[in-house]
Amino acid sequence: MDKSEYSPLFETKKGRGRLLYRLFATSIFVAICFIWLYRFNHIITQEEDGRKWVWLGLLASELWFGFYWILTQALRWNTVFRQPFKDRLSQRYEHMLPAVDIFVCTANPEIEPPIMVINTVLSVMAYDYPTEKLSVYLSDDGGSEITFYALLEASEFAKHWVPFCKKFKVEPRSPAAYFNTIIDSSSHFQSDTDFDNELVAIKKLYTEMESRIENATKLKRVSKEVRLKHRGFSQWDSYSSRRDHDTILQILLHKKDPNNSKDVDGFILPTLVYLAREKRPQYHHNFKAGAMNSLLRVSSIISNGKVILNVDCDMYSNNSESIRDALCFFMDEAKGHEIAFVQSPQNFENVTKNDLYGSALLVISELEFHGADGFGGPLYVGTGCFHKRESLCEMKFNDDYRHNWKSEDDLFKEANLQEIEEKSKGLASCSYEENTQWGKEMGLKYGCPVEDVITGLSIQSKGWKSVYYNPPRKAFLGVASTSLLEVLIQHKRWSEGDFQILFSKYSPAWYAFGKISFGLQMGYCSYCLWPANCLPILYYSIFPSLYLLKGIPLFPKVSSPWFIPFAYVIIGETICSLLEFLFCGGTFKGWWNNLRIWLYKRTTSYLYAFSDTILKLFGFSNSVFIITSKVSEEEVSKRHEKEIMEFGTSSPMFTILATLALLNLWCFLNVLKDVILRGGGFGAYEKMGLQVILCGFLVLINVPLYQGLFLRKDSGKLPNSLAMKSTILALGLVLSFSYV
Ligand SMILES: O=c1ccn([C@@H]2O[C@H](COP(=O)(O)OP(=O)(O)O[C@H]3O[C@H](CO)[C@@H](O)[C@H](O)[C@H]3O)[C@@H](O)[C@H]2O)c(=O)[nH]1
Ligand SMILES: [Mn+2]
Repeated sequence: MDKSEYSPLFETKKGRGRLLYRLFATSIFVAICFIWLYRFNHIITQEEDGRKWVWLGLLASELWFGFYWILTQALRWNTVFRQPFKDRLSQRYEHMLPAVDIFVCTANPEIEPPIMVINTVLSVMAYDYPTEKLSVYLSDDGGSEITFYALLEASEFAKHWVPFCKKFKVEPRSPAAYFNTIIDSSSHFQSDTDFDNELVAIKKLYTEMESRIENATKLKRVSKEVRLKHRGFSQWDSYSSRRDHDTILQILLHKKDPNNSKDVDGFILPTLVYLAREKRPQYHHNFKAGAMNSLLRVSSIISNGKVILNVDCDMYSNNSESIRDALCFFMDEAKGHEIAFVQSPQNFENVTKNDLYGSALLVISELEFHGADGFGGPLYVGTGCFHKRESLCEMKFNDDYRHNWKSEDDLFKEANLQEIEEKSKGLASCSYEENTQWGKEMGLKYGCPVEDVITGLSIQSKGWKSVYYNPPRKAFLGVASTSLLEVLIQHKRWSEGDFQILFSKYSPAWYAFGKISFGLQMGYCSYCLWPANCLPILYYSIFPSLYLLKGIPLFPKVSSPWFIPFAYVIIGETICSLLEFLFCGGTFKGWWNNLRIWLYKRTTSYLYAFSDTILKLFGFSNSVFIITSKVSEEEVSKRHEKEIMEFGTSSPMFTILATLALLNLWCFLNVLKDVILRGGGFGAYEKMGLQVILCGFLVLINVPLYQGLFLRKDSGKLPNSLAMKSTILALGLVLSFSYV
């Protein structure tokens, strides 16, 4: 090809409004410097008044806020947006597209229902991609017969579903999600009778399958007749428990299997494999990272796809062209060779309009990751991510190396399917990894609750780049938690994992220095330092309000020139965060909800993550992976749809939230009492304007919590005992403070 004619497979555009943003950010920075100056300058006078300690605390908090704010700027400074050209890919490479292996992970049939898991599997089997080049692997850490049974059913249903999707180009290709869209839109009554007939038929097949699977799930066992139908079930004969069993591996569909490889139209189906790796009590299984590494090895002898897509079991494919999108990046002649992975955002199906729990991670997905991309690439977030097998299996980046997409050796020259199955089982055994580099230098990293982030970072530190692709039609849709506690626990795991990375061998603060760009280092640090925010935020939610009660000002009074930088930062950042949120597609109320969750995470999840990490550093604690539930009771779902906050149980996390909320309520009511009784308006508080505003803000944002404590009657409210406990704690704090 002539160089001048070269048309790339993707292009990268700079985000709009960058200059304006940079100017604004610079002005905020200047104001922050003035705030620091104010605190430094006034230490002496405070010493005289005996307020030195609280003042130093504020100084430390503000130094931290300023520093942390600087880190977060890296994710806003240099945003980029990607555009792949799939038509060019087809023109040039349609006949030499690489094999793609898709890994789906599941771990617990109770909180990850098998019917949901197979919907994800079916959605990825139906990608718009040559089926003989597609292999789908389901890793089941639950080792569940029911999940296996569901996959077996799916392998039959796929024979109808895959051709149906391709024939009518339906979207999305998760049957459950697709049938839902059909109910939602009236447009399905087309004159196209062919389509209507097939739709009715396939829907019937699906509903029947669904009820069989749900029955088995309810009964927690598979019937004898079903067990006899497939030899795969015999592998459960030696099964003793989820933590103690042999490797169970079954190739359910394969092009080399003459009896079972084609769909109803006679076309080859994607390869489909079930894997429950061996588990033994004496071996640590390393959670999802362990599952992924077993899949990497097993798939290497079954299909050995050069590109790997990994999705969580609740993340169905919502866009049948995603593989082609990703390949545009990998196969681009000029830049493709340096790209190790293509990450899609985590989007969710069940987020309500005003996103009560901030689960949509809107600003992270729509803004911050684009910022990371501008500095060398986004983080790997464990799902919706395409990898080159070679970079995942620890190959160092080499600028001269070009991937040969063409070579495709037949893995099955000699062996037959059963031999391959037997051989693969060995690769998924517990002892296989002993004295190897797996989990260290090979595959996903072990020992961190966010195996994904640390793995992505180590890949980037080897010189690889990554790409963030956020298509208009979302690539994947998952299930977000529908209760506050679940959200807080999930964030505890994430923030704890990220915090551990900071102290790990791969610390973005020092190890990555000189290996990835400085901007990306800052970006990683801003995530890794999430937990450290707990201390200054707690400080800010307690002391200014308590001092308000005592009538002692901690901020400049409204008429002082020092008030200006405080006001500028507060107003500027509030408006900026609101605009950001709206531009990312959120609503005003969503922004307010997001702010509440922002606060709650800082005072609970991050506090727990912070203390657990410190304990772990001294060897006192071990981190676990608490799997997020993907199901909720009907009542809970109903409240979620109405955007009513779900508490429902007692938890120390809730006690902290309630105590803080009540403490602030008490302080604020005192201000009101003064204002009303003394009748002087807020005049007396002129010198404490900011403290009143801060306290008032904390009361206002906690309204749903007060309702949960005292006003609600449904089962999602906070338990009375908790209300008692936190009231006593809050009053205790206030009283003991008043008398010292
Ligand atoms: O021992 C385990 C534990 C979990 N999983 C699977 O890992 C996935 C993620 O677990 P989930 O409980 O849904 O965690 P989330 O917080 O929703 O997951 C986010 O955070 C994780 C890291 O904490 C990443 O691994 C995920 O990809 C990312 O979506 C699920 O498919 C699980 O089935 C396993 O396969 N084995
Ligand atoms: Mn999940």
